[in-house]
Amino acid sequence: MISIKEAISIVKQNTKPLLKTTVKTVEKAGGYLLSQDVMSPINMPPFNQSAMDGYAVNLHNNDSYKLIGEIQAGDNMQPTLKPGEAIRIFTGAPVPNSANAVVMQEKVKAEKNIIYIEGAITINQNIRPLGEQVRQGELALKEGTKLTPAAIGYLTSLGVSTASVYKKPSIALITTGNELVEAGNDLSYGQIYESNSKMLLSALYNLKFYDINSYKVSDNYRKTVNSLKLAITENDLVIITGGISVGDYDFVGKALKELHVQELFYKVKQKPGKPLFYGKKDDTQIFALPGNPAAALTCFYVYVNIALQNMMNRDAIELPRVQAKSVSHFEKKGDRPQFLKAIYTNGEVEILEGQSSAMQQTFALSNCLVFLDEDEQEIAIGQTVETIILPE
Ligand SMILES: Nc1nc2c(c(=O)[nH]1)N[C@H]1C(S)=C(S)[C@@H](COP(=O)(O)OP(=O)(O)OC[C@H]3O[C@@H](n4cnc5c(N)ncnc54)[C@H](O)[C@@H]3O)O[C@H]1N2
Ligand code: MOO
Repeated sequence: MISIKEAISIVKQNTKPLLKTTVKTVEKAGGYLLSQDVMSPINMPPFNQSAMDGYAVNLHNNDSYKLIGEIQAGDNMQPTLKPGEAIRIFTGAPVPNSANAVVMQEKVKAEKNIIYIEGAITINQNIRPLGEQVRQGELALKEGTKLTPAAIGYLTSLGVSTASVYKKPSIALITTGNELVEAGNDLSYGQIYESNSKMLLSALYNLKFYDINSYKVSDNYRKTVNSLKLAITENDLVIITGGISVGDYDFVGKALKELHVQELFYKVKQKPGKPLFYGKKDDTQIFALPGNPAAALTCFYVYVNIALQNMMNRDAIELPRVQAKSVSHFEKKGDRPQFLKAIYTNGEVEILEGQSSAMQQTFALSNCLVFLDEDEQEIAIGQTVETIILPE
């Protein structure tokens, strides 16, 4: 059995960015990373642009200017202003080349065809010069940039409608167990509703992974081997829940051996989630999570999430950890380090009752996990504890 620290480090060492690429329309590329530099097809702005509603002027040594016309946003005109002439102009409109400042209308007194400017003017004020943001043919965004809403807005402003991005991993979600019934059907004695797949699907969607294939397997060795084989061949990451412990009908470990999956670790000194398996076959990552739902979800957040982020972002990103003051007393049984379901609010954390890895209601109420290390046996009220903030 290895430590949590070792297990995390093994996951980090054995996952690397997927370098497969795809082309997406920019509005569907949110959260992806650019796989190529994007060069700007245009100057941005494409013309000298007014930043204010007011008057474009050709400066001279006097506060009064002769008004010679008007330019609206979208107008296609290039009037010539002589020194001492002004033209009414609006935000976003093209500033004539002969103008060398725009004065906001609040600083102008207009009378028929003459305007009077109050206060000093600096040259080029309120003009966004052509190509100020980026010049045609220059680098707009470099390879590796994450496409945030702002980045998508920026690319679209340059007229870029598609982008080459790194693919996200395709993910297999496999649940195992004869006792599992899909919600919506009646339960017979001995059966329970299958919930791990929906729980993990939702966690994956929240982390913006959408290429997910679900497989259901009964406790049958041959069927387990066949399903795992297919899932491993067709996906970049395989997440299995259940069947990884030591019972006579826990076939996942044996099936992974038959399929020559390289074991990177099996069993971590932690609670919940002790019988966690991590391995790889060729370029496919494989996690077999314990079937108990709270153990499966904890392992997903602590380990699988690192692999996912690494496959996408090139950095091993763990969930954020903060120090919080406990408002609960908690006593640990046994010596395994423990992830405790809890509620974090404004620097304080409440550790919930019902920490067994089968207790889904407790997890449903939680927004964080308090980490209690091996050498700590209890948490006192008022004690500062390490708290892992969970994604929504
Ligand atoms: N003799 C031992 N028995 C067990 C040990 C051990 O060390 N020695 N470890 C226990 C721990 S800790 C865990 S965690 C579980 C993990 O077992 P498996 O990964 O083999 O999971 P299953 O036995 O298949 O299921 C456990 C539990 O979870 C329920 N389950 C499974 N899949 C789902 C699902 N998709 N949706 C909802 N619930 C699910 C299943 O019905 C069981 O109740 O092993 C202990 N045993
Ligand atoms: O390690 Mo298990 O996950 O306690 O139920």
